[in-house]
Amino acid sequence: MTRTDKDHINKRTENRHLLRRMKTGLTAVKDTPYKGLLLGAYLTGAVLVWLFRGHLFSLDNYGMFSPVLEAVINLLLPLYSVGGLLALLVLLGTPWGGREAREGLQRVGLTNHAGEAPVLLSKYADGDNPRLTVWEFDPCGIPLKEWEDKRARVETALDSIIAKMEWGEGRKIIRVYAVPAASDLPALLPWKDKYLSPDNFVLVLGESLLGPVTVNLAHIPHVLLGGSTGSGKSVLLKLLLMQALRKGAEVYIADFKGGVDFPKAWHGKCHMVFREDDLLYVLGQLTAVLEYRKGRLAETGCPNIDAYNEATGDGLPRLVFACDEVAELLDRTGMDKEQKERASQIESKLALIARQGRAFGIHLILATQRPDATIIPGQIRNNLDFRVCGRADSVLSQIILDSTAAADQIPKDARGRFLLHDGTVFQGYWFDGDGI
Ligand SMILES: Nc1ncnc2c1ncn2[C@@H]1O[C@H](COP(=O)(O)OP(=O)(O)OP(=O)(O)O)[C@@H](O)[C@H]1O
Repeated sequence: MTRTDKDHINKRTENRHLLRRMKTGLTAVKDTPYKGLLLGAYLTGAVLVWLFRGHLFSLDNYGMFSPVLEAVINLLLPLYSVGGLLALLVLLGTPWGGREAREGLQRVGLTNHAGEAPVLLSKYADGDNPRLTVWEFDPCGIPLKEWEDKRARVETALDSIIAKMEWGEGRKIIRVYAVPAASDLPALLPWKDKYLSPDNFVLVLGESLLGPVTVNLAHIPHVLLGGSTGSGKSVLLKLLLMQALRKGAEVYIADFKGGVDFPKAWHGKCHMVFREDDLLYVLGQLTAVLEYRKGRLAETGCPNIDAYNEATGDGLPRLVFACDEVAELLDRTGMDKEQKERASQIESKLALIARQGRAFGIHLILATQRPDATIIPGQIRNNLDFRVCGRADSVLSQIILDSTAAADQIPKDARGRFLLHDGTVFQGYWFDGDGI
């Protein structure tokens, strides 16, 4: 597309938005007080010209033509005032930085099929979180999914870090919540006990620009954590398990590194599994508990473990099974026949828990750093709905989040920085793993 084409398209779109800007003009003034002054000065000037028109245009000097001239001026001046006022309203409706934002978005390729970039309608500080600036765009037909896919590019165009993007006004506008690029999440957020959520069964992961990031296992029962080595998965896993323990859950940890990742304090409080034979036994027990609970819930007519506990007072605990490298359990490469048989039994038990665990309070938190799509089978992966990915290459990001977003958005040197399946970037709380 040539520059003239683009100019032409931009002009057309600007005209289309003229009316809209006029409508939004007065609301856009809220973030640009200098425009209010401009409006006041214009109106005062127009009134003064009207009042002193006789002196300004020296009508008496034109003899017999004076009445005609006066009639013409009386007609033209109001027209001029109204026209000028309309022009001013249009100007007021163009938020500060609107042109730069649009050109930036065009440069990074966020355009519709006709080559039009979104139009900034207004920009203001968020009422709930003043750190955030809200940019309201007419998306020009570009769906939110495309904004999400091009999030890193939109950030470049707006010179900001985006916290959230959403539809507004019945999908007529897109709101982008962002902070200036210079401000970012802190690199270290030490865990404090006061962050523990009082709600059942809510676990806290860290902080995003929008506030704390949490997962409620009662609603989203299983978690998949991804990230390349050193991204902070183990720290996040321990953070979640520590909270699960404090909330009364029984925790089962498969750790084939001989317990190095989990200090001694954990061994007394969790069921540690160091060998694959033991793992099959433990998973067998968990699936047996699942079947038992299924029967109890059916007998009592309760839809889930919380309702059952409330109705019976039994106080069945939630059970959490965690593994720091799930690929170690499922990768058949180099296995003999017997080992393959064991791996497929492990896989089918994990799949059963993934499919049915939610109602019965049995949860999986599985982590991986292996960028190999075939290792976590679909029937397990598709049921791990809460997906978190740290620093990763595009293949691993695709496996965890179904997009390359983590590779695009998490800096290469970031530790404890994660991206959630819904696009939220957060800094995980730093938890040293000792204080459980
Ligand atoms: N939330 C965090 N905040 C700050 N730094 C962190 C955080 N989490 C981890 N780190 C840093 O990153 C290092 C690696 O963390 P961690 O062992 O959890 O990574 P990993 O992804 O599990 O790596 P591996 O797969 O090799 O075990 C930690 O020693 C710590 O220095």
